[in-house]
Amino acid sequence: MSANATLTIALSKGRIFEQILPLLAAADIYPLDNPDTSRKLILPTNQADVNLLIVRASDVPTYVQYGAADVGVAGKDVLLEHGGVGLYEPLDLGIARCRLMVAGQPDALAAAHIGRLRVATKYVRSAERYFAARGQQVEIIKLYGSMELAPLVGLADLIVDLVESGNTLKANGLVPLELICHISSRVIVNKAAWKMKHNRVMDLINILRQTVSTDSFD
Ligand SMILES: Nc1ncnc2c1ncn2[C@@H]1O[C@H](COP(=O)(O)OP(=O)(O)OP(=O)(O)O)[C@@H](O)[C@H]1O
Ligand SMILES: O=P(O)(O)OC[C@H]1O[C@H](OP(=O)(O)OP(=O)(O)O)[C@H](O)[C@@H]1O
Repeated sequence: MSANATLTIALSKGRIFEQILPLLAAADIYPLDNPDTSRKLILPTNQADVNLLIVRASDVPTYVQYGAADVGVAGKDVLLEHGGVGLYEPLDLGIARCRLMVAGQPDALAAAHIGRLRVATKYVRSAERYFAARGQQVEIIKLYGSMELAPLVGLADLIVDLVESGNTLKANGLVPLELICHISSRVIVNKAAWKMKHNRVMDLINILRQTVSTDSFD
């Protein structure tokens, strides 16, 4: 847990940072630096006792689990991979919405009976769980990005990746095949901070909750 006087919030830059800004503004929190132009990784805010940590999206739960940040915002995809140890997940912000899907070339599933399928993905745990639940034996190949390339060069038959507009799949001649789950970003809280900084954390969560529920009626 970060020092008692401060509230430290871990975020990733890019879409989560952009989409959380108006929600933080509703809680009267304004970063004093822009992570796109600043090299700073600890961003001060207009509130002297609130800091933002800028970390990789997939590292947000780790910072919160170990108490380096009290609170974080992370995609459900990332939380499913992390497993949620040491964290509470009290609020779905409904931002950075997309779907975790199985995708491949249009005929990929027709080849399924021929042998054990190879599946390339960054989302190893979710993919393993999905195929195991269907009783399908697959070989999972861990990648860190550009999953769409794998079926094009014979590295894998299928991919498990995030899909929003479908444009990335389409640009690479791939199609969405099966939905694994819907994804959105969640507020996560370190378990010790939940107890020790309960009022501060709850004040923030209550404002965020109110703001996202109001937004959804716009
Ligand atoms: N195309 C998309 N549309 C909407 N939401 C998305 C999309 N891609 C990812 N997301 C969501 O936004 C989160 C952050 O995505 P972002 O692209 O910033 O990080 P990343 O590149 O996936 O992670 P890392 O930097 O750790 O590899 C993801 O975890 C997911 O929940
Ligand atoms: O269906 P679409 O609207 O095309 O979005 C899907 C793409 O978005 C994500 O990548 P992102 O844009 O985050 O790039 P990154 O993986 O390099 O971060 C995801 O990994 C897909 O490649």
